[in-house]
Amino acid sequence: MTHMHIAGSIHADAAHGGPQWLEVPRDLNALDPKLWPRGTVRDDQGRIVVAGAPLTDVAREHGTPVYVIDEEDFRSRAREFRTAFPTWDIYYAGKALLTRRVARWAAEEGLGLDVTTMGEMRIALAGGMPAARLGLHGNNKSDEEIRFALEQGVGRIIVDSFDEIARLERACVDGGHRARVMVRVTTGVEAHTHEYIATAHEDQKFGMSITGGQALTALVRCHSSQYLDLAGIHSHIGSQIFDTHGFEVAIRRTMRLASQFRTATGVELPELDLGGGFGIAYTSADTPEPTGDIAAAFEEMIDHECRAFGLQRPHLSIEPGRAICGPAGVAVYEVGTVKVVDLEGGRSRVYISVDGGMSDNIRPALYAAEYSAALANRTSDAEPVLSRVVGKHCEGGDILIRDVFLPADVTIGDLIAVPGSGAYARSMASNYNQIPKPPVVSAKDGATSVMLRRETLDDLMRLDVGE
Ligand SMILES: Cc1ncc(COP(=O)(O)O)c(C=O)c1O
Ligand SMILES: N[C@@H](CCCC[NH3+])C(=O)O
Repeated sequence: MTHMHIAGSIHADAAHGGPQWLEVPRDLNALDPKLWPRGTVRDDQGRIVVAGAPLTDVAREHGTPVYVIDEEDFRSRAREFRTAFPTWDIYYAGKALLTRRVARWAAEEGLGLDVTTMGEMRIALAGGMPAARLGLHGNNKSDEEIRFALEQGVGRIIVDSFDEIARLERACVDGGHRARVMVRVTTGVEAHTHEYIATAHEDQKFGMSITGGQALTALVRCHSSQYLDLAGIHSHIGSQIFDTHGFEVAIRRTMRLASQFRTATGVELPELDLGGGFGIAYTSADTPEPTGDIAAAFEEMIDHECRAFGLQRPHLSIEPGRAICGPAGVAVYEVGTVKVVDLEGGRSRVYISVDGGMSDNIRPALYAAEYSAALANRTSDAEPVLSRVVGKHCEGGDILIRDVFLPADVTIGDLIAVPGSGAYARSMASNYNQIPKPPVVSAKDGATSVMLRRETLDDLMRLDVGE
């Protein structure tokens, strides 16, 4: 979408995502290709069509709100990682979006899966992902989760604390298992992203500190254990990152740690995992780097640090989640009410209430995450007006899109489509205000198929077992 900067552009509230100029799009009917699943178009009736499926038909068949995942888009992004990082292992981060079908797609595209809980392990395995291609994360894995992972033969367990190392060893003794482990470290990198999704600085719950020495101690501890096979170091610096500089620092610090480990033990670590975090475009202002460029930069950094520390190149892996499923997903809502609120200076804002909200996408409320939106059931030549897309929850902060220009004639019954909704929306959904969670359907060649059905009020009523 091309933008022009016009007088009267709204200066978004600095408290919500930092100062920025919101630009009025020249053409509200145009679909910026970097935001939508590949091949998304408007048909001759003006309807948005994802993977050959008009969103009006999706809404009619499955109701709203609904999450639509373009299967081929997901697969193509998975393949892109495979191609860009041919010698690396790619673990799709299931926390972003996981269903059995999604696990199958990942498996078929040659990916592994990063899982964090019993639930994620069970879904991944049920979807056909081989246990050997699972990596189990978590800063507080339960004994049950550890035991299950060992029994299933999960490929690697990423240990996050000394308590967990001891607990894992006990589980190995009890069950007669060995475990392949990586040590999750904090590199002290200040990743340029929202503080809640940055995970490499020292003062937070994940990992063991390189600076504080715990990371090296944990590596040596795992290396000397008779029950654990130490694969290497794991670093995840955060999520929705555009700038590779943070990764560069993380690579340098993890390689230095690997060299310290060699000095301490005489052994080189065979593997290094750099986690996920690759950012996607949520609005036209976002500019993610092509996967191939990221891969080239990573390769160069790894080569450089291997030379600097005289280390052999380790076997490498990454864990992209959002970058694979995020752009493949579109959320579709129906408009229920439209309200105009007068602002200072003679301006006004249109509040468009849709039939979902913070229960199906908490990201705007949690991280001040920004999204874009388009009218999905028709085109419009009405003038662009500053709009706020809000949900139906009993909460003033139930805002899906804080500032977006939409046509002035948006009205009850229209469909609003929100691109970039494949990751961390449905997977972080809640039942706030007793709202059943929306379904997730996959779309391919014009056909849609439910992979996660809509929750019903009966589902919620059945949970309530008291008087
Ligand atoms: C350990 C780990 N790996 C991978 C990911 C996936 O991150 P993203 O979806 O940003 O690629 C996460 C989430 O941030 C994570 O915690
Ligand atoms: N859930 C976050 C990303 C971090 C989760 C993974 N550790 C988001 O929506 O952006």
